[in-house]
Amino acid sequence: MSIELKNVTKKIKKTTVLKNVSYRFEAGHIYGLAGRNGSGKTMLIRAIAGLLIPSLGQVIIDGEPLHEKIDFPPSIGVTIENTVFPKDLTGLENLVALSKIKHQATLDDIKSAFEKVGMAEREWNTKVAKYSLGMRQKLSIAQALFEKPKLLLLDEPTNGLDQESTEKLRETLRQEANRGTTVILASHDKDDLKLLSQTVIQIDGGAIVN
Ligand SMILES: Nc1ncnc2c1ncn2[C@@H]1O[C@H](COP(=O)(O)OP(=O)(O)OP(=O)(O)O)[C@@H](O)[C@H]1O
Repeated sequence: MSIELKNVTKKIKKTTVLKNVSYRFEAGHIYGLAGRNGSGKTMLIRAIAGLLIPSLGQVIIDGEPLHEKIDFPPSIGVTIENTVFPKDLTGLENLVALSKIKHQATLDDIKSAFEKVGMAEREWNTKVAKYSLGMRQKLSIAQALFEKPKLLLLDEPTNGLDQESTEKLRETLRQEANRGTTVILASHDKDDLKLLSQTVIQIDGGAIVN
């Protein structure tokens, strides 16, 4: 999926959180968004996800302008901030419930997503109430992956993951990109940017500065 931002500006009250951002993201490529706290990485992800309407400019997904022809990218997996999962359900039950909304994913797709993030069967069969930070993070990424999206937007994906899980996730994201998915991740982790991202986009003050 290709994404083009044309002069995207977003003002919230008096703050300009995105400042004249123009960029073209190509299919099958991994992009890392870097920048200090509050620089605008999450806002950029939200704009691409269709969750934020620009004050000026356009986000164009495979040639279709967001908020004009389409409201959201048609095939998207996203993790933003703390996704809330009902705690009395297991990880598996949560994704099964979500899969009933679009009817696109099978039980095998869901299990495969858990495997891709390194979650064991006994973990996906545990209630979310008992999840550690890392397990919640893996569930959130499995949720982004299970419908095999053509666009993956991930905010701090390796946050809270141990070294082995981090490496497993990076390998998964490389494979997703190899099958044509556009991967855009915001990260403070040097290795996410250096080892995983094929292009690093530096954000400062709501603008792309490289
Ligand atoms: N609801 C809001 N109303 C007004 N300004 C906001 C709102 N949410 C965030 N901001 C501001 O938008 C700017 C960009 O925030 P954003 O969350 O995109 O930063 P970030 O680069 O993702 O930071 P971090 O590395 O801490 O996650 C910040 O100045 C922040 O204070």
